[in-house]
Amino acid sequence: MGHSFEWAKISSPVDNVFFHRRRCASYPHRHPWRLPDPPPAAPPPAVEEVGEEEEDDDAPPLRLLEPPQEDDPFPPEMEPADPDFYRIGYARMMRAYGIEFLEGPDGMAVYASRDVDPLRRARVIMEIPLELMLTITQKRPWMFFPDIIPLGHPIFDIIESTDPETDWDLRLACLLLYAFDVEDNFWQLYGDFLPSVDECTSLLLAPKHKTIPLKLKRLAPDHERFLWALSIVQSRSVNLKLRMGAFLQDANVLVPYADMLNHSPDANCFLHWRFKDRMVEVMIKAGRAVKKGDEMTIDYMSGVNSSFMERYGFSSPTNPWELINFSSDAKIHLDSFLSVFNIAGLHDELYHNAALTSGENNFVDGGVVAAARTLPTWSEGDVPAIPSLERKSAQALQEECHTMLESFSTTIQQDQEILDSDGHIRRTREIAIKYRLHRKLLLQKIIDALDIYQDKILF
Ligand SMILES: C[S@@+](CC[C@H](N)C(=O)[O-])C[C@H]1O[C@@H](n2cnc3c(N)ncnc32)[C@H](O)[C@@H]1O
Repeated sequence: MGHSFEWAKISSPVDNVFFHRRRCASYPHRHPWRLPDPPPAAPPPAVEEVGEEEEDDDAPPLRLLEPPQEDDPFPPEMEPADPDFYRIGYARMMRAYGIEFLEGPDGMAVYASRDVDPLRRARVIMEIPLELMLTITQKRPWMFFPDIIPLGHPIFDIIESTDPETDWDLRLACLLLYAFDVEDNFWQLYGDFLPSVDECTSLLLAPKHKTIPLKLKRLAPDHERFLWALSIVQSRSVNLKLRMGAFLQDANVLVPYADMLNHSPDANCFLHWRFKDRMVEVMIKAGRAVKKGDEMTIDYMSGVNSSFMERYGFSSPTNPWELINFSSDAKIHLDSFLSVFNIAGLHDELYHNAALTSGENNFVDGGVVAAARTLPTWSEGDVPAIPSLERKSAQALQEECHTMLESFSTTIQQDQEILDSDGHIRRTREIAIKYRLHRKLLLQKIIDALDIYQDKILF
């Protein structure tokens, strides 16, 4: 765990409630140890429905858990993780059952604090009410939950001036920075669970020249603070579908506590929107046994490609979708490229056909298969490739790869040296550097594969 943190049990002057917090050295918050007062009565949320179709398949009937009752605060078979921990003075609390939040090898993570027998139906381990989240819709009309920004605030101009297609994160980052600025906002308290600047894996991958919008200067006085907010959003937000009246809206959401769940391809949990009382619930999958000390995980990747991995800042050997997004119009002939490297299969299931390889061929490996998947290609029936045109396209794609390689702040060799150096390297930093290195190695592999392709197609 990073040196800048320590766990502390602190007495709240408000109602003598105890809670654990992590002191964050980089951004001490202004509300030292005071708990926020309850917010004024919240306007009725306009959300009607949220949910990812995929999760809904898995989802239990909505009646699985009734809203909290005064005399029956927890489902009978579960024990609260640490109920006082969540008494933050808001009208509704976050509640958790049978879990604890601890720093693990991949940063903050959620662990089971007791055994759970497999059940026929999914079971709730966390409930987070809408009013504790930060939410912004991805398209107009912009909607925020909770609606903390006063009408006419300059942040609206920033949000208005962003591109709805590409700046989703910037808008949520504005909201996060604003929440830190509002006196006694819940996020100031929760800020202690967020990685600090020197722990942010995706900060290492942040674009070099992303500038702070002028109107944000007060909320993010320095560039580092601005990039920190962006990278928190990148690595911790989720996309949910909201139905507002008749409109179905995609929204970016920061869900406190659930955002500490790490990824696993074999996740034991999933997120589910409980429509009737506007709670995000984290559930253990039906039929899954959990042992005390097991890590609780969700699958970040189901149905998505590498951009997902890009935003979360780590690479996974089980990710079959490592992709590079090319912007040029150049394309190479799919069949010719595949045949040069003895790659077979349908586009989504490409594999290297080692049986066809004659002689020594150490070059072809998973990286070349990934290159075949990610390169823009064309194929028109039996129309063959024209070598001179193919060569031109291959060169254009190589140039784009070179540009992408140059945009990193370090070289492949430098990353390798950081990883090989004897000095102590923080685990989260190591993950981010490995990810950055893997991206560069893939780009280099594509450049080299295109060299070989040009050689072979010409003769
Ligand atoms: C939603 S957050 C989870 C909480 C995170 N551990 C933290 O401390 O902020 C996602 C981030 O956790 C880390 N992470 C999650 N799953 C991981 C995994 N399977 N391997 C490595 N890092 C992981 C990555 O840094 C990622 O950007």
